[in-house]
Amino acid sequence: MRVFAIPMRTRFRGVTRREGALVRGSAGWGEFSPFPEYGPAECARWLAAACEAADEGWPEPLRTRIPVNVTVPAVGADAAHAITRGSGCRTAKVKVAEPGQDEADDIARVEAVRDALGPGGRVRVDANGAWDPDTAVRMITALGELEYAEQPCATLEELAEVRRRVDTPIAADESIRRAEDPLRVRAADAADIVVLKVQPLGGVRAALAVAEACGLPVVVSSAVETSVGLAAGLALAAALPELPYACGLGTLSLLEGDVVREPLAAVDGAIEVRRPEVDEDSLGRYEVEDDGWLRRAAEARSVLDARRAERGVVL
Ligand SMILES: O=C(O)CCC(=O)c1ccccc1C(=O)O
Ligand SMILES: [Mg+2]
Repeated sequence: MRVFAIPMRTRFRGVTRREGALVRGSAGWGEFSPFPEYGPAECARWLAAACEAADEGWPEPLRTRIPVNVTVPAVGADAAHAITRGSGCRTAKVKVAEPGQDEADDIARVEAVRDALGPGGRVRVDANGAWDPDTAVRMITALGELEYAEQPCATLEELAEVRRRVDTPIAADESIRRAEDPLRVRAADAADIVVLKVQPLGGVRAALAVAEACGLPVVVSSAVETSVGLAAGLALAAALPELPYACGLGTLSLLEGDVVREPLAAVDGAIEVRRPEVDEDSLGRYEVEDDGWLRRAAEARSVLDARRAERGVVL
């Protein structure tokens, strides 16, 4: 197991350094990079995703390129404009409702991004559950034409209410964290679209099963991973029967560096579906002493083994 810590170009989710572990198996490299606040029960699925990558590999791809959005963090309008312009993407996902900022900041950022994209560009926003329903309705209306609004509020009931009150499509992200969640999202009429991430869902196959159970259009997103983790997201996006929206896998630009020689970066708004090898020189720049990752993985492994013994299924 190789432990890495890569500085972020901009603070994201309150994180300034992305840390995690890489494991190598007979099928290739896997990434285990749960966020610091997650305990063993949550980490079990992240570990399952890393083991699938390292030991099994992924289903056959149905496509060779995956269109992606540029991810615009909660930065000022000028920086948001520059990030969007420089990305080459035709779709932008703008972070909104950041603690400590106000509604005028969101409106200015979204306007700057729309201006940078020009005609035919698509803007989606992500509030990470921070709005109450009235604020969500007011802001979604104030922000102008949006492709969709991702997790405007925290609960399914609130999402369903907002969805009834605006014409803008609603996407569920945090509301889908476990295999049972998508059915609840559907039953509650809470979303038009679901956002799926490979590590929190326990691997590419687990995420494909969730997509099938859920029956809604899927946007595959990253958890801000190295190219090792992104390759799994690309494998999921490439294996889905339908892929009507750009994916949130263009996040490598949020990191200062990577662990492969040819990173999975977006070119002309899309990423090639492939699986790069870890490069020792690149990894060497970001490798750090293990400060608890082996133990985190061992604890996650115990939870995973117990679940498999109890339920006889993967997760
Ligand atoms: O979807 C994207 O554009 C990038 C991924 C992203 O935003 C994200 C990355 C890590 C944790 C949470 C989120 C999120 O969508 O809320
Ligand atoms: Mg989100």
